[in-house]
Amino acid sequence: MTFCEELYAKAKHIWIANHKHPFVQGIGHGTLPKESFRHYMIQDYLYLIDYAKLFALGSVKATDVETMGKFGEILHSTLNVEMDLHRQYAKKFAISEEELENAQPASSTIAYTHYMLQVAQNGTLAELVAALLPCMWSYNEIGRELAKIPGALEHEFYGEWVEMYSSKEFGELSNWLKDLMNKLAIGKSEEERKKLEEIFLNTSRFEFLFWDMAYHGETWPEDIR
Ligand SMILES: Cc1ncc(CO)c(N)n1
Repeated sequence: MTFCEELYAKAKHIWIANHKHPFVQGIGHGTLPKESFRHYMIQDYLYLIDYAKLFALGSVKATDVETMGKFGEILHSTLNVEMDLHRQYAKKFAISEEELENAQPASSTIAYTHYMLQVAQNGTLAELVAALLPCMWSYNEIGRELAKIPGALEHEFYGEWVEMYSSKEFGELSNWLKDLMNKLAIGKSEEERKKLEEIFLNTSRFEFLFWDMAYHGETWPEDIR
């Protein structure tokens, strides 16, 4: 069993819950209320700004030029391809640049991004990759699952989202990260592997909280905003 297969087996119950989440199912079946998606887009844009920094930190922590370059490539595509999807959606959902810039991250957005940044800044490269992996891998898996639903790829609002995350390019980046995780786990002690597993489980859980935050339109309570 590869290390990624071990991680997957440990996190399976969380990943199943993520797939079944009404937000995810709502994207695939085109039934998600637009208001929830609008909220998600704003929060995800804020999320991606911090998330992209993990790739920059990956370049810093890499020990060979090839890995440095690949992290640089993913940093570029996150900022210029993935976030372009969000900027396009912002136009479609009448989210102004001003609204995007002034948006406050919800508590679960902060908890998620700051957890990842903490691991990335203070941990090893393997720990950084363990934190990132559920994001890329689970989005690709969700994208590919949803793409099988008739009409999902053609949906007037959610089709482009499904297309992005089920794309060959996104799948290749996710596979590269899985291979890197497998390589980095070789020769690690039992204790270190346990730590990687804990990080992987935590960011898998944060994925769930993020779907939930988006679905319920969670923000800070009004009187303490
Ligand atoms: C919350 C979240 N996780 C993962 C991805 C994939 O990049 C994303 N855009 N947002």
